Parts: sequence; structure tokens; C-alpha cells
Amino acid sequence: MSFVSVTNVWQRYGNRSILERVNVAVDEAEFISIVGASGCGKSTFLRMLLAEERPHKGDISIEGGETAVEPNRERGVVFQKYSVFPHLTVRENLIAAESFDKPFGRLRGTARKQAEQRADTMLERIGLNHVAQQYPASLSGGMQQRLAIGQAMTAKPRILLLDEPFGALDPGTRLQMHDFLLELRDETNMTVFMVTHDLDEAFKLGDRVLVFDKPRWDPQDPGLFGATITYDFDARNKGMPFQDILDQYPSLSLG
Ligand SMILES: Nc1ncnc2c1ncn2[C@@H]1O[C@H](COP(=O)(O)OP(=O)(O)OP(=O)(O)O)[C@@H](O)[C@H]1O
Repeated sequence: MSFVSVTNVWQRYGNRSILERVNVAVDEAEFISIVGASGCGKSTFLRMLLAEERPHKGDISIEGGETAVEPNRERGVVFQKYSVFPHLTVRENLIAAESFDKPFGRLRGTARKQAEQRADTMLERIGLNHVAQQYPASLSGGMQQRLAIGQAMTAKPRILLLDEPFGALDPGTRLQMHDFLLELRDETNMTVFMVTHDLDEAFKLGDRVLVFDKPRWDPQDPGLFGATITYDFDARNKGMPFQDILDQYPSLSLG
């Protein structure tokens, strides 16, 4: 059984179709890169994986379970724009990540001590222990993004969702972040879904590269049809396609 199963998922907003017939099965610890034209529904797909929104039709299940109805600690998320708290120090940001799902957002006593210890371990792992007492505004873009990834990982998510996480970084920092992410992933066995606009990045980091596109297009009504996964490449095997997407659209040629 696949770890993440996406079965015949459709999404629409009002009368606009965004996604249609999305099917994909992902094994645990796979790294999935997602590419596609701007506005074709990549972030929408991530939000559905996060259970931040429900599909209009179809199912998304983790380990064969019911479709989750709200985000939980199994899924961590990092956006392009740094999602850290500016009024907390680097260390406090990591401690705060542990209390997101506590009823009053506060940790006390032994729980607080343990959270502090885990924050220190994470600081070491993300290489930010020397700036633990600084505020995010005093860090470089790469450091802030490492903190955001550390924050998402504090809850030890089994699935990490990354939405253009390195889009705002300069090329050198971006390469460092690639190494950092691959190391973390090897250490933790996480399953990763990453949206990127950079094809080289997609093939370098991903085990698979999913391409989202609209195989059907009505010039009179651009919102009539949604995008789907038109290609599913094996990035570790010279980019050979996995799924024959044309099976879903037998009357079409994707060119
Ligand atoms: N909550 C919403 N309500 C209505 N329309 C939405 C909503 N969220 C997204 N959309 C629309 O759905 C379409 C897909 O958006 P989405 O952000 O998923 O695309 P994307 O592929 O991630 O784009 P980009 O690469 O530019 O980030 C866009 O046209 C967007 O305007």
C-alpha cells in the first residue's frame, strides 16, 4: 500500500475548475518535486495534502487512513515567505513550534524543559546555535529559511510540504539549502512534496518530478477545465516517465 494515495481528486473555486482527475501514489520517504505554469493549482494541491482544504471530489489518504479534515503534526509546511515569528528569538521560535497544538499555546514545567532540549538539538542540526538568542530580522535569508524548516521539523512531521522554499534566496545560499535539505531528509526518512519553478532544482532534489498542466483547454472559457498531473518523471532514472498519463485522456495527445 502506498504511503500517500491521491485518488481522482478534483478541486474548484466557484465555477472555476482548478484541478481535475489528479491521481498519484507516493511511497514513504520519497521526495516529490512539483512543477507547472503559474496559477495551475500547485499550491492548491499542497493545501489539500496539508488538509487545509478539502477536495471538491476524490480522496487523499495517508497510510490508507481517512482523508484528514484538518492539519496535524504529521504534516509540516514551509512557504517561500519566512513563516517565523519576528518578535521571538531563534531559540524561542523553535520552542514555540512545539506549543502550536496546545490548548493555550503554552508549555509548562517538564514539558517546557523537554521542548527546550529538543530546540537545542534542532538548533545544532540546522546550524543556528551561534545565533540562538538573536531575532530573525538579524539573520540572512538562508538562515531564516533554515529556521523555518527547523520549526516545521520540530514536530517531526512524517510529511514535509515545501512551497517554493528557496525562491527568495540567492543562488549560492540556494545550493547550500539543497545540501541541508537532503541531509535532513536522509536523517529523518521524511516524505517531501516540494513546489518549485526551477526545473534543475526539481530534478536535483526530487526522486520524482510531477508536472501539472491543463491537458484540455477551452479558449472561450479558460476556467472550464482544471490542471492535472501530465507527466510523472523518475528523476533518479534519467527522467523516465512513471505514469502513462495519456491513459486518463485516451483521446488526447499532450504533444
Ligand atoms: N481560496 C481560493 N479561492 C478562489 N480562488 C483561488 C483560491 N486559491 C487559489 N485560487 C486560484 O486558483 C488558481 C490556482 O492557484 P494556486 O496558487 O494553487 O496556483 P499555483 O500553481 O501554485 O501558482 P503559482 O505558481 O503562481 O504560485 C489561481 O488562479 C488562484 O487565483
